[in-house]
Amino acid sequence: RIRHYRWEVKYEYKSPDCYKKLVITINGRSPGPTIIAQEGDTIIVDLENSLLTENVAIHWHGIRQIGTPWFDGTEGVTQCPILPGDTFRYEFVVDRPGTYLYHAHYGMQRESGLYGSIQVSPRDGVAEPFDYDYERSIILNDWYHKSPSEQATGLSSTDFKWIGEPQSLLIQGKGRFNCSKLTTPSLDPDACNQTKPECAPYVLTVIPGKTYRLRIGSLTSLSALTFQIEGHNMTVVEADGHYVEPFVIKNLFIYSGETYSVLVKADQDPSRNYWATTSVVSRNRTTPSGLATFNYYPNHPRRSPPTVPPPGPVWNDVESRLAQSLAIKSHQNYIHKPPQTTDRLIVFLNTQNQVDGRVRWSVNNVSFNLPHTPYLIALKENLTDAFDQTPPPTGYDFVNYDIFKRTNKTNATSSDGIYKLQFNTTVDIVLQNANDMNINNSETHPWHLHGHDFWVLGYGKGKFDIFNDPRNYNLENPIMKNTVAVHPFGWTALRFRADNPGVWAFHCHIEAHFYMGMGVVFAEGIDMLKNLPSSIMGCGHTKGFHRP
Ligand SMILES: O=C1O[C@H]([C@@H](O)CO)C(O)=C1O
Repeated sequence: RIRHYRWEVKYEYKSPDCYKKLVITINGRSPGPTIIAQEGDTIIVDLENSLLTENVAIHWHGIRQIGTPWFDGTEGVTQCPILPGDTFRYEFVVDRPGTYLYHAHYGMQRESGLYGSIQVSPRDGVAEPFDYDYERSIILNDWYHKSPSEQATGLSSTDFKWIGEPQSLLIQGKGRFNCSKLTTPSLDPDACNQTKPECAPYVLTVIPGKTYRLRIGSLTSLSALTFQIEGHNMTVVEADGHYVEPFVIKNLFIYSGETYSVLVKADQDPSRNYWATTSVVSRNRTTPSGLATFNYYPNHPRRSPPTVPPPGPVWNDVESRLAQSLAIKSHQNYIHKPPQTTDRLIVFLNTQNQVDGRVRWSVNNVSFNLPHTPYLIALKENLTDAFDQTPPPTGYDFVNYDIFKRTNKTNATSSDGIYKLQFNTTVDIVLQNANDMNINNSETHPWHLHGHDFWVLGYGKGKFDIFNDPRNYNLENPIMKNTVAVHPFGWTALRFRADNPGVWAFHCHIEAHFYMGMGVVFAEGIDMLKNLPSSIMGCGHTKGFHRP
């Protein structure tokens, strides 16, 4: 079946957290419309860019784009940006059931509110390994009052200006900023208005006794989050489109780019409402928790719960986050066994550095620059001067590098070189975290791979030991995902098959960190691709390739 959408993307004034600012909407909405489809459907999105002065591109997060690598929506990697006034057709197949996302993938534009969810149900007659009565999608997000261009300018200038902590957290596009905290009051009485219905808390209405599947995704710019529903347990059943061996939690840790389905039974005292909250973890909390109402029908949805909202675990409790990561295994009836050996191991040291007087993030001491000619076109058309042909390093100085020491600021370089993977081989990636430029500090980075799912083989603390740690890999029932966290001062090991012809970004999903160079690009099977659509061309070295 074909699901055809027509989307107009434009700026509008909105107040998702009561503070009025420019937000990028799809057909007037942010979050944009939920794409609801069935396994095997073809999605067509005709996108009209009405941003007037800004380019755009949309990435279909978690959709592997098998056979359509040119519609992955990653500006600079798989396509030229869509110019103001232009329309662009994305057309791809959703080949697996599950919970996915879509969002802008151009500069730091995702932060402007251009995002939404994709829900794919199984084929007719195919059951899922759990039961529920109803389902809801919830996207969690953090929210800044400054525009992405203002933030990006601060990040890329020699007079570095960090974006800081977000002003609020949004649950399904709704948050609450305390207007009395505004540092520059406005004459416009509507500039920050907490009585606006637009920023009333999101209400999740449930019928007592029923079970709900919550499809929860995070598209935060920066924050790692915990999500909890006061007095209710949650059972994790799906992660990034893969069924999980169910386990029960009180709070869900979720990193930017991840999706989970949890089951919640409305089995508490039905005479009142409850709080659903989300709070920042992994960075010292200065942002107030995001609040939603878990509303037991027939109580009034605006009736405040009689309790204090639960704050969730303390921000610096790394152990419980690591424990939850380790608890996520493949459902026993849906195990895709990984290859038991690998053809190639690449270790990625994650560091913060200074490059040419700018604060950047680096992978093996190389900070990534996005080129203006998309790699996919450059590789297919052999435009060898479009990017640096030297591949970046596949490891770092394992013997001498101390991951617990502050980064040696100056020893990094920047490059737009890429990793070429031999088609149909098995690739292992170990993400190695380290101390950044601050004393005793290592951040959480959620890494997202385009075009593939990977097996999560293991997590560890400290420095990855190439000889011993692989002996403890989970090769029996690892979960497959497209986004995974590397915890502070730890490592995460992944395995994937390089079996999807195309060019694929692999990057930290923190918007500012990717912008500051925290990413790499893989290319595989380019010679197997037939002609590229000319709609993706027209920029950089591909000027004149575009035939409208
Ligand atoms: O990239 C980052 O920069 C700041 C800080 O390290 C420099 O001020 C921070 O917290 C980041 O995550």
